[in-house]
Amino acid sequence: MVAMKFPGQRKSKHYFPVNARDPLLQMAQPGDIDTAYIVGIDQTLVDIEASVDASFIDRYGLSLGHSLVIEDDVAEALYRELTDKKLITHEFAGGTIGNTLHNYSVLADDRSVLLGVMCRDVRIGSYAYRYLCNTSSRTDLNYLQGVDGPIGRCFTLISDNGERTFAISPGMMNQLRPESIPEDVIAGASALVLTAYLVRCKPGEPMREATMQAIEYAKKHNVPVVLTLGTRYVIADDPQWWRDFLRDHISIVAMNEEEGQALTGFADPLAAADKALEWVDLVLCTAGPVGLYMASYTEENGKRKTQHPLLPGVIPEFNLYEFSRAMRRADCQTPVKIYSHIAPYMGGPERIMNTNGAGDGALSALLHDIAANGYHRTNVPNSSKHQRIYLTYSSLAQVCKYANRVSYQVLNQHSPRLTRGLPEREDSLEESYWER
Ligand SMILES: Nc1ncnc2c1ncn2[C@@H]1O[C@H](COP(=O)(O)OP(=O)(O)OP(=O)(O)O)[C@@H](O)[C@H]1O
Ligand SMILES: O=c1[nH]cnc2c1ncn2[C@@H]1O[C@H](CO)[C@@H](O)[C@H]1O
Repeated sequence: MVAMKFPGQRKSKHYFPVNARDPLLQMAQPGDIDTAYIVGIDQTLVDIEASVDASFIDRYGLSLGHSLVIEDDVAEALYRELTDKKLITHEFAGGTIGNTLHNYSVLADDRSVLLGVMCRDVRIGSYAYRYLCNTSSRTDLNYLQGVDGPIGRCFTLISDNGERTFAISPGMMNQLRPESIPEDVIAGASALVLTAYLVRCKPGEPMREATMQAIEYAKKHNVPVVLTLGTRYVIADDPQWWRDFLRDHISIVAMNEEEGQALTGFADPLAAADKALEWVDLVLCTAGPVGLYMASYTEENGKRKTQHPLLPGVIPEFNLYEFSRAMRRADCQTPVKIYSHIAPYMGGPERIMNTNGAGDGALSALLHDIAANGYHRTNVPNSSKHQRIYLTYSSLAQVCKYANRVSYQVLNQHSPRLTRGLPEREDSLEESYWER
């Protein structure tokens, strides 16, 4: 068994001394090493990207910046117009969670498990075929449920101003049944990852029940459930329903500042992240050119002061304890809230290819840190790192740094799926940070 790649070998300034390699981990025999992985559910989709003008969005009854589900006849007309006018520029495997798991597997060089549907008979060259070809070989697709019909298509329509509108032609993507959720796979995972899009299906489609089944297994086995919020419109449809959903089922929420506002009413990403801590244990809130915020809990006795300058915000000096590791509130005796922020890596790319998936990239970095913690805990249970039950391997400040680095990598390429991991020479994120 090969050991998973740890999230950056951040030797310098790594708050928790992992100098050299963990000697206990080195002593373990190869066969002894238990692996850690992430499991997720997605609507299996290919992204069909095209550049269109504003009238196109109107003509098909779409709404700018929104992700809307369209009927088959609309999808056929839309697809025909895109093909006739040769407007399609790219076709990729997509889906928020598919992207996130793929990126996790590329970063960790380790296993993730994708649950969803796949055509039982895959024709070479079909969309299903392309989906499979464009997914990391480290993403385990053995648990997909076969269907007799097409996977979904996500028309990703880019307007002149760079705004992106999704039109979803669902095909069979919502046909995942509760029986297709393997309890043992959920039980053994470091986290279960879901998207708000999963509950958006027609009456009679089983995806929502399948999702609830997975949540039930995760709760039973104490596996943290992670939710990424999709787009602000999905949340704005019924914010109170989502707040209750978070409170009842979710440990970790990932959102951008618009989704954060729809959820909490606060436009300020720090205020939104703070508010969301009422319902969940850990928040990742990306904020485009402002960078990203994280918020969580830690044990009062174990909190660690930052060595970075203290930052102003709606919560003054909010980053005071950002060198602490995140914990679930229920695992703290005396919980204290911790917050961190980071500006875009190196100020952001010189030229942004495409912001599609930058937020999902940040989430895959967070998942990598969480899985690394699970991996370390199983293999070195007596390590001082596990005297308390932490959620993350690294401090909040380090996770922010890593998440931001991965977003930058996604912004620098066209597809939301990473084609390769971070450069090997990034032994220390610190150095590469200032090299430019
Ligand atoms: N214009 C920008 N300049 C610099 N960095 C950016 C810019 N836009 C995004 N980023 C970086 O990418 C991260 C995520 O971006 P953003 O908040 O746009 O995600 P998102 O809206 O969730 O994206 P998606 O939904 O497509 O995954 C930010 O935290 C930041 O690090
Ligand atoms: O309804 C949906 N379900 C699942 N994924 C979606 C949906 N709409 C858009 N995306 C996905 O979001 C990614 C960028 O974050 C895109 O790759 C797109 O496939």
